[in-house]
Amino acid sequence: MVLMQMGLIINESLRLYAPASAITRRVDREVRLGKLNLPANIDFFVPILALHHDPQIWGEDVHLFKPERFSEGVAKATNDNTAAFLPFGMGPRTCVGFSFAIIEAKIALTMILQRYSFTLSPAYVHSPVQILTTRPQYGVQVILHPL
Ligand code: HEM
Repeated sequence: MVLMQMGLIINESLRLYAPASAITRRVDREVRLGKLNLPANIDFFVPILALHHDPQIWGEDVHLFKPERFSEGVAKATNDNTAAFLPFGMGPRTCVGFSFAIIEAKIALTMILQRYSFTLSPAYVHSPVQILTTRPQYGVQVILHPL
């Protein structure tokens, strides 16, 4: 149960602050994609961060941190646009580290929470920046409270 809730929190963090802000695909031959006709030899840009912040997909509360939006799965959270949630990409070239990254995050969080509770330090300044990946410009200072 706790691990499942952790999954919701990790999903919501990856939605708001997707480490990879975009992916590209090379179009080899002319292809129809939904309503679009894509000509050959173009690079197709998939703006992950923009999709993750689109109120038409997520609702008016799109900018709020609400892990519970994932409680009934990605389809429900995205209003049946599952391809709008792409922290690890999609398709044959999806991230090979997907499961590893999620399990590692859950293990690390579990090891911390077994020993400490934590609060955000007043020194923290919220400033996500894009330096190859999305990251906190000034780090994330937390105050640990031993249990
Ligand atoms: C939170 C952590 C991570 C995020 C958000 C992430 C995200 C991504 C994304 C968006 C892609 C592009 C997928 C696509 O083009 O459809 C990708 C590809 C890839 N990732 Fe990750 N990744 C993460 C962790 C990892 C880890 C831990 C590893 C290795 C242990 C890894 C290895 C790879 C590799 C090798 C590819 C290229 C796959 C291919 O082109 O066939 N990633 N990742």
